Amino acid sequence: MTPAIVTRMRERPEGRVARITLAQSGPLNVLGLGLMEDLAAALRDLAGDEALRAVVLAGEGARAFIGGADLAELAEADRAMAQDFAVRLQGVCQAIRTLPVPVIARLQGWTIGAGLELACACDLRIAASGALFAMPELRMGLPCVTGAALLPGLIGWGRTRRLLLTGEPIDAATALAWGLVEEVVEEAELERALERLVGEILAGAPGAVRRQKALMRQWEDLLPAERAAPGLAAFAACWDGPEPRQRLRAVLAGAQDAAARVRTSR
Ligand SMILES: C/C=C/C(=O)SCCNC(=O)CCNC(=O)[C@H](O)C(C)(C)COP(=O)(O)OP(=O)(O)OC[C@H]1O[C@@H](n2cnc3c(N)ncnc32)[C@H](O)[C@@H]1OP(=O)(O)O
Repeated sequence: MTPAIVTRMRERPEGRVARITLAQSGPLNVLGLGLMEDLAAALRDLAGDEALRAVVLAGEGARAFIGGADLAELAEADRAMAQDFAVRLQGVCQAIRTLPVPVIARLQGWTIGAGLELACACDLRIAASGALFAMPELRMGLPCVTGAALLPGLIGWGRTRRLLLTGEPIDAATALAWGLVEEVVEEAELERALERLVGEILAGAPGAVRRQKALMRQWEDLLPAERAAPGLAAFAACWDGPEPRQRLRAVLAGAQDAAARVRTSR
């Protein structure tokens, strides 16, 4: 039987990239308690890896990133088990958000319900042109209560209400236009586009990228008026290490291979 979670490490010249593939039994990678426990453990293992630069979160196969919560499991749940489900889902969303390095969701086929909540917790979302998205929880008698709270920050309150209240699926082009995903490419181009995106992240100075991710999470969690203080502190703290001076001097020296140059790997 395929293990539920496979983590593969790849060493690129600029640093280490992990890829977590979710593979619940069945073609749609549905999210049950066991898969969430395994995902939480995989994220915990990665959190302490100082050499890690980025993580890709993917679903096994082309039919789905995640086809939502495991409905067979939830149909038999009592109050305590349902609460456990919601707490674990919130836990993995937070583990993705608090992982020190950027996490990119690779979206192909269906991304539904709890799967879309996980995708919202990622830093970036890249989708194949045939991808489809839906939040049909209300049709199952369930409100969306965890990662869905991140939706208004991505797509605004009106579109969040539309997704949640209607349960109607949207296609990849609509998801891109709404800001639910940041990039859509043809299916055959997905791996190449993902590589390019990872490459652009790896061009950033490692310490600064980690600092930026943490800061953006704080910004999301704070009220607008509270956002300035941690930004000012993070900017000052950068100067405790060598990154800004090294990179700035390289740019000023006109070094052709300086990673800090504004350039594109396309
Ligand atoms: C708190 C969070 C809550 C939520 O996440 S609520 C949302 C839960 N998810 C859903 O409501 C999606 C339900 N699934 C579907 O609507 C359809 O599937 C799809 C549109 C995603 C895909 O349709 P198609 O390509 O025709 O596949 P297929 O034949 O329906 O499914 C293949 C096998 O997968 C099982 N399955 C599908 N989704 C789930 C699920 N979410 N939980 C458990 N099993 C699921 C099916 O029953 C079937 O199984 P078999 O091959 O044995 O007939």
